[in-house]
Amino acid sequence: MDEFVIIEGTVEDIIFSNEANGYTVCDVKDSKDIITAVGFMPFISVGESIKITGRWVEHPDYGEQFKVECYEKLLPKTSEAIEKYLASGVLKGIGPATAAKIVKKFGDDTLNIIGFKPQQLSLVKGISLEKAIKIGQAFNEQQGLRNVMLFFQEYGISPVHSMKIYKVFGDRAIDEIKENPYKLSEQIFGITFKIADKLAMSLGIDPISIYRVCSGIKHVLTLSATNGHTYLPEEKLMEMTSQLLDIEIDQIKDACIRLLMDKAIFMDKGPDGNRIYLSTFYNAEASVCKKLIMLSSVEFNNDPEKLEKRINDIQEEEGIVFAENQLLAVKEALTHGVIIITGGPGTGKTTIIKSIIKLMQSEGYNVALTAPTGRAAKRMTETTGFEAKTIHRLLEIGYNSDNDEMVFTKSDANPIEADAIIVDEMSMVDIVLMNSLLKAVEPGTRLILVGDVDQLPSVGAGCVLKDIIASDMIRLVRLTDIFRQAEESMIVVNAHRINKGDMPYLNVKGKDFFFMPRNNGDQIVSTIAELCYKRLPATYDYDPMKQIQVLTPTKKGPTGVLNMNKVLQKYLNPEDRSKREKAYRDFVFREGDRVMQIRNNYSLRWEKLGLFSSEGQGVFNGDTGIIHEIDNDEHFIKVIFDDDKIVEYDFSILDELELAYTITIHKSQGSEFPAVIIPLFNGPEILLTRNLLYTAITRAKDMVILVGYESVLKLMVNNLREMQRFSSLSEKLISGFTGICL
Ligand SMILES: Nc1ncnc2c1ncn2[C@@H]1O[C@H](COP(=O)(O)OP(=O)(O)OP(=O)(O)O)[C@@H](O)[C@H]1O
Repeated sequence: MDEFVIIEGTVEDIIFSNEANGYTVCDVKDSKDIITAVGFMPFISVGESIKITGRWVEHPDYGEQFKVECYEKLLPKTSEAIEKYLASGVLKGIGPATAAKIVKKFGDDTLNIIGFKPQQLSLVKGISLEKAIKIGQAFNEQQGLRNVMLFFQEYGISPVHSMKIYKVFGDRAIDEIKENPYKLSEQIFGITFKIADKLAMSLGIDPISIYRVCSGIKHVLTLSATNGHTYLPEEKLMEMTSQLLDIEIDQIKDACIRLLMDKAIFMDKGPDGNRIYLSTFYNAEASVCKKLIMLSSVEFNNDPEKLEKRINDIQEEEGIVFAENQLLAVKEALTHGVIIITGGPGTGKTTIIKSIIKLMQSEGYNVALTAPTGRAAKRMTETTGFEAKTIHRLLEIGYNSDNDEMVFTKSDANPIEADAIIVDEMSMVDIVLMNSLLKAVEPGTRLILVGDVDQLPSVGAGCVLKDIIASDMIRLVRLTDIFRQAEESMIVVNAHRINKGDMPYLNVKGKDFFFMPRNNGDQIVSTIAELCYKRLPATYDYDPMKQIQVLTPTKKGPTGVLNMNKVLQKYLNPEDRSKREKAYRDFVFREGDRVMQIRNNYSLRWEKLGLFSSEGQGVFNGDTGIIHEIDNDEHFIKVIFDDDKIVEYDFSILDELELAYTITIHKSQGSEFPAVIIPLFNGPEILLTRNLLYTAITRAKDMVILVGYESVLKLMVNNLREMQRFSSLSEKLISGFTGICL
């Protein structure tokens, strides 16, 4: 049963197909029998003719099967096969009825006509000339895609990625990639440098080729940026690149010079020696620094008596008396061009924001409120009672399809029209976003930056808030008095304790902060599952789909995102005949699942229905929603996001979606949830840090439940280890940087 056999036949039925990796189970009819073929056969359709090479195997449940080692698509030859092929919907615009009419007219010559003389299709009743040309284009694109897939399949590139490659490079894909395979990792989301490098090596690219070394350097810098660095010390960069490419440091220098000349990277000198930046980050730091200096040099005069009176009015309206620093924050916000207000939970940041808005509005000022993520903006709107937009929306984001990049309508040439801009959750703003924002702020507009500097730094590069504070060059007010008291919330008390390095108070009767000790991973997982699907909904009436969020430090391990999501999906949205599914990688998307977008996609279209229907582009990293519909015929998943945006995901971009019953603490920044559950399990010490725990706990509005090892809780409280970020904004501000921007 183990010799190789070649079979030619027609695909009769597709029993299973995983679009992500091309694994397919189908029935194939050869000259005599119908056989079941199993293996890597991406994008085959019913009616297609295929040539498969493989061997017969015996499956314990399904009996004899043909295990495909390699496959080739053949175009169908006979009229009958062609009609079946076209009727399967393989070409957009042709269904069974049109397929029958076309084949009736052109017979065995049909595919020739579609490929080379598509205009003749308009001779068939119901097909206009325009439609005929479109059918021809679709057919030829498919041929191109097929070639690309066959070529890349040999190098282990998945069909989904081949489709993306074809979308970006079109028919030139194979030639361009043969010349410079590193374009793959630089231009295709999901293809890593390692994959591109492996392909390059198989294609015989020289290990010290300029393409390879340049791409290696950029890859090291890009990877460092995802760890928060805006630059790397030259020596470190050389070392890391040499290790990555397995070549000598001397062999890297030429490529470095080439990149400097091309302005892809930039070098400057710091106290730690030469520093190398990707140009984007150098420019961003340089411009942010210059603009902050410019904006903060503006001072505003206020009538002190009038101001005092208005502040008193506001205190009366709110029924509070401002603490000394709160008062200072309100006054300074009116007088300085730029001010930072920082403080932990319950210190009155929101109260101050509200007061500043009222004060400004009473002066007839126009105030814009903004925050870095959709969820943070939504929360700002809810807590202040005034509309807040995401920074992206405030800057009027658009999309440039030519280079697949976002563009902001608001910039230096078209600044934001506001007397004051208040930015909340500043700790989440990275250097690139800060630069985009500042470009659109003109001198004369007050900039009020509010945040908790002890939260995790931004996901993107830089530590903007910390750096600005460290520079001591911008007016800063620290709110230190805690107003939400212990009787009210143990969450706030414990957050401040943890921030100081003290163990939190656990299980105080009648309070909102609980610890459930568990002794192994399985117990932790099953306790959390039970809390989510049974105990919390039954006792506190929480909706597990919306009000309970599990936050974990890790991706892997029993309490990591991947495993927790699989387990929680089983409990919260189990298999059900009425719910359609889509298998993807090693899990399943199911109608009703809670999901999250995991990268910024500026081109993805959305619509909102209802009285104020609208539409637009852009879905962002961290946006969460529910799968409303899965259509396995039309190949899409429809998600309704928490802000009511409806988005259709083609199966080719499913790598942008993840289940979100559990999310990492990093992804939770800026969000708030009624109940937060945090597993405490062993993991890399670099992740089990104090500010990660602090960030997770401060995400909870009403309840925190820690489940697991007390030893891990102790470790986190005491682990002050924060990854050092290489960023030079603070130094630039101190030195009053006036250098060039590229
Ligand atoms: N000066 C004050 N006197 C009395 N109560 C105050 C004062 N300042 C704030 N509060 C109250 O303290 C509570 C916490 O304030 P607020 O929500 O503004 O803090 P916050 O820093 O935004 O907190 P968080 O970051 O947790 O949202 C609120 O109930 C608020 O009304």
